[in-house]
Amino acid sequence: MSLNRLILLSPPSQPLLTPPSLHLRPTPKPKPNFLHFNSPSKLPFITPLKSINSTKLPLNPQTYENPLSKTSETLTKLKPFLQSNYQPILLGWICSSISVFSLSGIIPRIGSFSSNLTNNISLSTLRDQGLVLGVLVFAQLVARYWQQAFLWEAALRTEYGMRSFVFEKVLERDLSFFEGGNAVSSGDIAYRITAEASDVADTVFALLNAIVPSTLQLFAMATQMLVISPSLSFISAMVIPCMAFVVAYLGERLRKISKRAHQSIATLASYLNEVLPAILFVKANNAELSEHARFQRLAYADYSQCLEKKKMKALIPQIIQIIYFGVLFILCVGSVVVSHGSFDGSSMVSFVTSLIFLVEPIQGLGKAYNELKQGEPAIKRLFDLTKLKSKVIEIPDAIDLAHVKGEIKFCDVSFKYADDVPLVLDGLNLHIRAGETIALVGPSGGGKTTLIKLLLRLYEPSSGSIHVDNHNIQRIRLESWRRHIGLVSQDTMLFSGTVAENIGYRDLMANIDLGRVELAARVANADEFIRTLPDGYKTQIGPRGSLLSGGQKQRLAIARALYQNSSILVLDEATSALDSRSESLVRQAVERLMENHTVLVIAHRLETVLMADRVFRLQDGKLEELTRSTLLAGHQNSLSSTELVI
Ligand SMILES: Nc1ncnc2c1ncn2[C@@H]1O[C@H](COP(=O)(O)OP(=O)(O)OP(=O)(O)O)[C@@H](O)[C@H]1O
Repeated sequence: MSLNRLILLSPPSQPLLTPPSLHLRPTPKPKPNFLHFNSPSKLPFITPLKSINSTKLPLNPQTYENPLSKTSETLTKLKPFLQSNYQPILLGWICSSISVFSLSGIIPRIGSFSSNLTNNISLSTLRDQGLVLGVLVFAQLVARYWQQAFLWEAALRTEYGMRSFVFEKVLERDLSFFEGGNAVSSGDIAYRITAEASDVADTVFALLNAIVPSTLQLFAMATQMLVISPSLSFISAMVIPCMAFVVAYLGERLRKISKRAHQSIATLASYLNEVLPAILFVKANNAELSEHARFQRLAYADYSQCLEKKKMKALIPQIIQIIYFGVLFILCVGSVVVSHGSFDGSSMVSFVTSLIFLVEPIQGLGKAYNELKQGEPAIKRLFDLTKLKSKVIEIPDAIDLAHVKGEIKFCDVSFKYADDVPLVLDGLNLHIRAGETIALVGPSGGGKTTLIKLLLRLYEPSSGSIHVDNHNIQRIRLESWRRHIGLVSQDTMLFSGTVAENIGYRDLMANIDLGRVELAARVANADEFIRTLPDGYKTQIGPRGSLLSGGQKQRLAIARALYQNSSILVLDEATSALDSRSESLVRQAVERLMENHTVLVIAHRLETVLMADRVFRLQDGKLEELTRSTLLAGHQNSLSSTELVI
């Protein structure tokens, strides 16, 4: 495995195996039109959704999930984020109180105003009453607007806070979280932090809007109704438990459907995240058709889940409406019977208006419950990313190393990736003197990259220890230790941004020293080509440095390592061949990089190996030092024929 996988690529959360029919296809067949299908059966590679599970995090559908405990778990997770946004929440609730207060003033006035219109009341009185009513309506509208604006602010700030918190935790996670059989794919993580976090904002808004505004309005309207007619109010109240029961039942079903919908869209996102960066390979292998089929399979699964979810979301309000209008009808009939003409037209207008405004908060509460149920899986999946303790931990009294000379000792280091797999490194001992260059060679899968991962403390040894300048690296603060190591990985990791930003990557948060950037680029033989770019050091190099050639990328990566000025350098030599001019430019750059540094190079070329002071073969978890005569036996230009590397 090359070092680039440490940083960017992680295996998909589920192997996106090509359906058997694709493997078996011997020759290209006429392209079927996948776009036109009427039913799932017409789609070629539809698998039941059960088989699609985007996450490897523990998700056991068989386990009984208590809806109430789920809800309280969700609320507990939200609590700190809501607490930190108490200001807009309070302001929103104050505005909602003003809105409800205005509404309570409007309702009796509507009743009396409407009856006054029919009675012979003087115009000036009518005008005064109309004016007061108008002011109250205006106040209610303005307060309502600010209520929504403040509560949305709180909801979106919560979403922002959660995203930022979750991403921080994701960055802190062990490397094992991103690679290996149980890894969570980068697409899945991206989906959770983007789309699912947005769902959380909707949930939070619905909750905040329900807790105070809807409850206040409900009580205010109920009080109005009680004052006008207790008996009619009693009949109206019977609708509430009925609705609550239905909403609770349907809400729970919605939560389950939402959970599956989130998983299916996350799988789709993972797939796209994996296949699009490999578009060159897809095209070179004429795999557009098979990739399209894979996409369709996943997209169809997502379509089915989303449709189910949307149908459920559409159904819930309709059922509430049916119940509500059914009860309203009973109420109207009942009012005729119960009132016996005991209240006048104006009271009737006020009562019905109160009733209409009572529906809104009831629906709001129902909606909030549904949003909560729908948001629960999103919140859970988001927080799942923050769970589990890191295995690479910093001890409380870890030290900061201002400088290191670069003497490294591996003492009896053994390592395996999991309990049930064989050792990758087996009691390995290696002493690298400060300023020395060590080349590591050996067969693919021999453990070279693993050794580097241990040196960077991306994993902890299963046994044994690693020392730098006689300090056990486990006693050094992680940030401090990694600052002293420069890494040039096999597939150079470049990011969207300018050339200068990529070279000065370590200072992105501070000020990038342009003088040092140019110096590093000159030493790395990169200055010449950078100056030919449209904007020189300010040229945007595109996603993953797609603007640059392979050799240019390598020199940029070397310049970055030089800029970092670390005492220890780790160089995973690129296996891809460059043309002879690029090759010699890169080689010169590597040679300069090796000066005055302790260097550990995973070498794939004989010339690089010959630059090293000592050479070790890593095979079957053991290290063996190679003499020059072994290396030069046969005078091959490449190490592959000496079986030192593959
Ligand atoms: N994250 C991981 N989880 C489980 N096993 C892993 C993981 N990474 C590597 N391995 C296994 O560990 C062994 C050593 O892998 P490593 O990447 O260190 O080899 P390497 O010598 O660097 O190979 P190459 O020269 O091909 O890059 C291999 O058998 C590999 O399958």
